[in-house]
Amino acid sequence: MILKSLSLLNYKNFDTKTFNFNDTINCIVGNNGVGKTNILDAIYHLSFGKSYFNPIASQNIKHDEEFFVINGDYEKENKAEKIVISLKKGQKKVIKRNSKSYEKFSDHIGFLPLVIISPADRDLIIGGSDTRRKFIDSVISQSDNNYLITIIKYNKIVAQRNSLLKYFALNNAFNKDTLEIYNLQLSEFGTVIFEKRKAFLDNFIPIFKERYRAISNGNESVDLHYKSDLFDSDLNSLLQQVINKDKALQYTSVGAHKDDLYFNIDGHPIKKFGSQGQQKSFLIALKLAQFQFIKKQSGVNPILLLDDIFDKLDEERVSQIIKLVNDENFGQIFISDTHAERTERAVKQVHQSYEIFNI
Ligand SMILES: Nc1ncnc2c1ncn2[C@@H]1O[C@H](COP(=O)(O)OP(=O)(O)OP(=O)(O)O)[C@@H](O)[C@H]1O
Repeated sequence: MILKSLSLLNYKNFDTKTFNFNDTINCIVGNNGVGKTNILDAIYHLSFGKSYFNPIASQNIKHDEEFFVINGDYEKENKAEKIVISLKKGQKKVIKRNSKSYEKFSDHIGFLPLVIISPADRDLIIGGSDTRRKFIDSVISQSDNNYLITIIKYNKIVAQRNSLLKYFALNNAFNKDTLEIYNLQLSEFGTVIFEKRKAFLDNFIPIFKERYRAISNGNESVDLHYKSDLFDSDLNSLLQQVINKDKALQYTSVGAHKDDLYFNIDGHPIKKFGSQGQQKSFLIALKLAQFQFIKKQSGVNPILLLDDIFDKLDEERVSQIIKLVNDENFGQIFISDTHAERTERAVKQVHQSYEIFNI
């Protein structure tokens, strides 16, 4: 799958801009703040229908303008595919594939597989557990649309159950039967989510560890553990056990929405004991494993966006990453960097065709 060209209209700092891309490696270089990341974000937008960096859709419209349009012309399985995303202030975002609007955005997810590696990924290490759940969910959803639907349903029921618990507290009331209906639904969807996350991680963790070993040249070992209440017991029993606690807290204290991932380096939490370069290597290994997983599931080479990845890494690690990317037969790659020479030196190692875009 190749993104042949990208046109932006009023997207972030761009008024009108068109890029014709190389099928293999595209390097977007320029000074701080010129819009390199914004170009990668527009490509991300075409795959996921939203920005990776700014979740408030209207803030992606160029200041003082009324709308934005992102147009991507792709080639997928020898067919031309045109994806257009537009947003007008005060209206709903529209995603069109070959001039036809999607009714549900979720139908588009997975059509254009993509993996982004960016400094913002650091949230995966330092942020709350929701960031890590979103990471697992986004990887699984790219190849399993039913999973995404199950997550949406599950989260809706958690919100409804929480509202009910608040209502009980406010009105000094309690209705066991209504609560049990929610418990049963949560249990049904929560178990599906748990089983799918577990199966996914069983496959994912060995790939991740292998990627880290390659990047660090075996200098340190990392680990990733899945933590879930559902390892202890089935969700319905757990919900019944915590009913008094949930009534007091006024929210649902057990379930798949509490799952987390533990990240360790040489047996200690990487958040506290990993250097900046080790943390960055960890995140890149996670994302390269994600790439491999999506590629295997979808049968398509995802687009790879590498935003500012060279910073904080020594030359040896940069060279290992570039080697990994080349050995894996990655598809189309977009790299953003402030140092044109550094980027060119790195991409020259792989002896593939590349194009430099000076912004
Ligand atoms: N809605 C918007 N309208 C206009 N400009 C915007 C909007 N959103 C972001 N920008 C501008 O985009 C620029 C940042 O772009 P971006 O993050 O792509 O830079 P970059 O080239 O990747 O920089 P760096 O090298 O520092 O990472 C900033 O100048 C910011 O003000």
